[in-house]
Amino acid sequence: MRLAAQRSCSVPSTSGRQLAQPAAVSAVPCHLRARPFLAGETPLPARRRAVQQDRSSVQVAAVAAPEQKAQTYGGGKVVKVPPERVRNFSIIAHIDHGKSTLADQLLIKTDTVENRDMQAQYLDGMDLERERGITIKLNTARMKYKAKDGQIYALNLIDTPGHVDFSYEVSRSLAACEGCLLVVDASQGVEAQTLANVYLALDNDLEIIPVINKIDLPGADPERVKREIEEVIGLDCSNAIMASAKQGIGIEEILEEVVRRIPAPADNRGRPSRALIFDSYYDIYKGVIVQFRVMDGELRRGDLVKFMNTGTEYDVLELGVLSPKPVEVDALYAGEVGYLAASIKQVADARVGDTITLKKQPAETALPGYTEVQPMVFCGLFPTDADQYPELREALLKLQLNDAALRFEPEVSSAMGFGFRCGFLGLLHMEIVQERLEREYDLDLITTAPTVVFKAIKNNGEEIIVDCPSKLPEANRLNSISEPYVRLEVITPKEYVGSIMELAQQRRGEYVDMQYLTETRTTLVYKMPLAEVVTDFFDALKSRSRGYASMEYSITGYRENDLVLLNIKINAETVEPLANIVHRDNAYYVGKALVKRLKELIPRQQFKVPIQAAIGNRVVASENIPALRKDVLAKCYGGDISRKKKLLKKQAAGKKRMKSLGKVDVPQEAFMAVLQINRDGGGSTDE
Ligand SMILES: Nc1nc2c(ncn2[C@@H]2O[C@H](COP(=O)(O)OP(=O)(O)OP(=O)(O)O)[C@@H](O)[C@H]2O)c(=O)[nH]1
Repeated sequence: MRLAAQRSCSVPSTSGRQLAQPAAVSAVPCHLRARPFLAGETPLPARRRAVQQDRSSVQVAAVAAPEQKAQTYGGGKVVKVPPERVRNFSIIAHIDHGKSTLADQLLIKTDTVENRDMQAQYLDGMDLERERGITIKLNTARMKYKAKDGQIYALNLIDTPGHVDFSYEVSRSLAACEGCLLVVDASQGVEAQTLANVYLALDNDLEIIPVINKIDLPGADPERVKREIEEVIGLDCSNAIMASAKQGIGIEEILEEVVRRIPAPADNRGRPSRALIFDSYYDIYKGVIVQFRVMDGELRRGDLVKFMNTGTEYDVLELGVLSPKPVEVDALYAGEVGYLAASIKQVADARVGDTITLKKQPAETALPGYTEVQPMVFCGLFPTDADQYPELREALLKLQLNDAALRFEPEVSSAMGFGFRCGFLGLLHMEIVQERLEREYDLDLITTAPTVVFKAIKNNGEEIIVDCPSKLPEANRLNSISEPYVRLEVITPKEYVGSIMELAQQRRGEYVDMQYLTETRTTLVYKMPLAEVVTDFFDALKSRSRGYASMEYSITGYRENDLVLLNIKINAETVEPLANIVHRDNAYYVGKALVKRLKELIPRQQFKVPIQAAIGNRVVASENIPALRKDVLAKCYGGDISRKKKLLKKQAAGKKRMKSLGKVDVPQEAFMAVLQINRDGGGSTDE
């Protein structure tokens, strides 16, 4: 099968293709789930107190440790301090509440980055992060801070992403910290992601310092937001910090509170060395760069280290801290955060969540790693130029090193050629990976429509994981199909409740609960199929609430539903990459909207092209793309009707032959049409 114009594919496609089977995917790991916050609220404040009490004892022990003389590295930028003067913290917030801007201010205030070198969102190193104004990857920075008590402290800041797709990055960075700043926008208040992140912080027993940001905005109401945090989260806000990251207000206060309230790491220097890998990235000169937090003992340059889960051994060639640029050091002690390079070529040798120990004096047990994240949305990625297949494989391998949630398996399609079936956490994650592949690796790709992972039971009882509609067994061999369900929580101003409830019902949502969060805002809880949430639900929610509603979801399990395979035929041939699994009640609407959209997207050909949506052999919707025709009568002067008829008949015969031989170029947008139909109309739409 030939690939047609750039970023498009040709049909007809032939049957009998074999698609590779990606790993089975079930539910999302528990660390990604926001625990229900509507259940009796008292446990939260109670838990906080318990955590704080635990903390005080750790702090006393750490302060009692012997004082060391401060040494400096890297032109005085990196200061070496004893564990009691180390603070590891993170910033958590709902998306856009100002984490990255605040991180910038902390870097400036501590002179970690010179003002002249500063560019907005300094820690968001990727171009993509800056352009989109979002944090995708977690980033770290070690800062030197002279506190009001006259002591010099080493503050390790781990910046985290805010979008729901990237919450696994948040949970990883929190595991490396003792405390966090909870940033809440003074004009918006507590949002869905604020809550989800607070629960992650509580799960990790972190000290939480509330920061009310953006107090400079005319619509800011810090007192209301303080009350909201106290009522909803149960966090004492009497000494919450009032800040404006944009105008640099409250920054020193934040640094002082970090020093005062966040506990120092426990002094485990005497134990056998163990360090937890929380991130890694690939450097073309140095190989895999591993970022870790030393939990016990110490790591030194030149040490022979062992990765406990993979069993591989390496000499540490470079050891350092990110400040935020790499600065080499000779040793890192328990409680410190840093990186190492050891000419690690194998991506698989330095897995996130693995424990590093010393070969000569190994620890007995590995540290508990991270729960493996499970991708929830799958799509096919194919190079437009078949020769780029090996490069695509290489690029995916490298991206996977930085991105624990990315999965891929080879996929072969007769319409699209060789490519990969890839798994993502959500649509934003999918878009980011695709864009990174195209930008950073100069690849030209075709992406097929995203789908969630269904489970099918065959008549003989065999269960099949369906992450691609073409894997669904034929209807007569199929007993049942189940789809993943989520518990969806939406926080919205009261006035949009009606419209959002209507939207949720259109998306097959089942009402669970509604509660007044505050006087003006409401929490709605629904059970909903994941397939309805991951498409464009978020966009629809934003447009219905004028951007004021926020959402958060967690997978609850699988549920059997009356689902059918909706095939799309173009020019009488089934185009497998366009197939969809939909609810039977929606099949007619989805089919109708999809063929209508495809008619707009597929360019006209020399012959008439029928587009049909079908369930099995039953066509549920159809459209025709009219043929481009030459005016064959142009040269036929005079009124001889039989001559005209003859010419038109000849043209029609030619078109017919062309149709049987011809190929239709399907542009890239057509594969994404299924995402757009939900916006435009149909059974599961928000129209
Ligand atoms: N007026 C005002 N705007 C702010 C303040 N802090 C941040 N902003 C703006 O809010 C927007 C979002 O800020 P970011 O720092 O990118 O937010 P974020 O929480 O890091 O976002 P993600 O990384 O995507 O989660 C930007 O346009 C900032 O300029 C503030 O104190 N006052």
